[in-house]
Amino acid sequence: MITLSNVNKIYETKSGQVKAVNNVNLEIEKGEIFGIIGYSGAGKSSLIRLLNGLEKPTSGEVKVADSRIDSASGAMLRKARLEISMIFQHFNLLWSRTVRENIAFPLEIAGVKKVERLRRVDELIKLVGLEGRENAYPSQLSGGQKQRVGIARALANNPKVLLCDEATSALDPQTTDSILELLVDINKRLGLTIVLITHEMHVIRKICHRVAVMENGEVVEQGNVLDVFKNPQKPITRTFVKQISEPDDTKEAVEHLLKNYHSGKVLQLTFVGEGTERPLITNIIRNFQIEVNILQGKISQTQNGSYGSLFLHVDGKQEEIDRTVAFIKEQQVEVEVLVNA
Ligand SMILES: Nc1ncnc2c1ncn2[C@@H]1O[C@H](COP(=O)(O)OP(=O)(O)OP(=O)(O)O)[C@@H](O)[C@H]1O
Repeated sequence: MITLSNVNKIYETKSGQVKAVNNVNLEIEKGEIFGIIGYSGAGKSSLIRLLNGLEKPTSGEVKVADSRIDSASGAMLRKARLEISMIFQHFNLLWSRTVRENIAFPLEIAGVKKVERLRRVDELIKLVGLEGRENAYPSQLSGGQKQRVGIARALANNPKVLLCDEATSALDPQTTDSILELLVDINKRLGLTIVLITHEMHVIRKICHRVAVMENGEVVEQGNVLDVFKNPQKPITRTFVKQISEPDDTKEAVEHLLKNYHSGKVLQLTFVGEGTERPLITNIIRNFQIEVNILQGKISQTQNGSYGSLFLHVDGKQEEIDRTVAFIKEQQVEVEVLVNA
């Protein structure tokens, strides 16, 4: 659905050239939810502007839904852009129009007749769960409801691709989750291809099938979300993965343990996919002569399966601990000996 080949974007500024996008190659499949994660300044917004034709690449090819966005202009570009819609961090609604009128706006521009417009708006209001709020103005809506209007408006003309620019960054965690669930629902129901940019790994974890990690304009790593979580290659990716795999207080808990336990080892177990469902701890306690303390644990769901980590303190004879570690590895669970207590 989307192909970027050797894409570069260089901005000429007073203080010299800024290479915002550096030789990016991406292939995004139809019906996929694809996440692009990076810190501020990594080049995500520049990349998304190349996808909807708001910017032209300095070099390289950008193809979306069979149209060459990089070389199209005028009527060709306008036609190509009908297939691409976008939602924004700050919603970009028309404040003097009601919910219904905001959603109808792109249909008016596309010249859709009034009867058809009304029918389509009703359908979209149901799709995004805004029944009862049709006549409210944006200022009367919560952040989540505003984003639902943004989503309905973006879907009005049946695009093939939805671009999400930090679409949940202005929302609280609970509202974020409800909007992310709506995006998954829409992706499944309509087979819509979704590309989202974010700096939050939680967003990637919750809804994306694949992810690309951007740093200094480059895609430094990309792959299936679960594979990237399981085996992050680059330091920046490991930092992002830690955002969701390690609870904030893990470091303190490990330090506390070190102070209080004078023998044994601290193990970090990483479960991916099926491993999360097996009764591993029960088997360890039954089969080995060691003491086990569960220190911290967190299991999260991704679109490709579950992912989680568990911190254990184990104590007993060295030989028995070694056998336990070997047993854990045999169960396809990754184990790292963090600290020799
Ligand atoms: N129109 C522009 N003119 C000059 N430099 C720009 C322009 N837009 C972006 N840049 C520069 O390009 C680099 C990448 O910026 P970009 O906004 O794409 O990153 P980002 O990952 O989206 O970060 P943020 O989330 O802060 O927007 C930065 O160094 C930025 O200063």
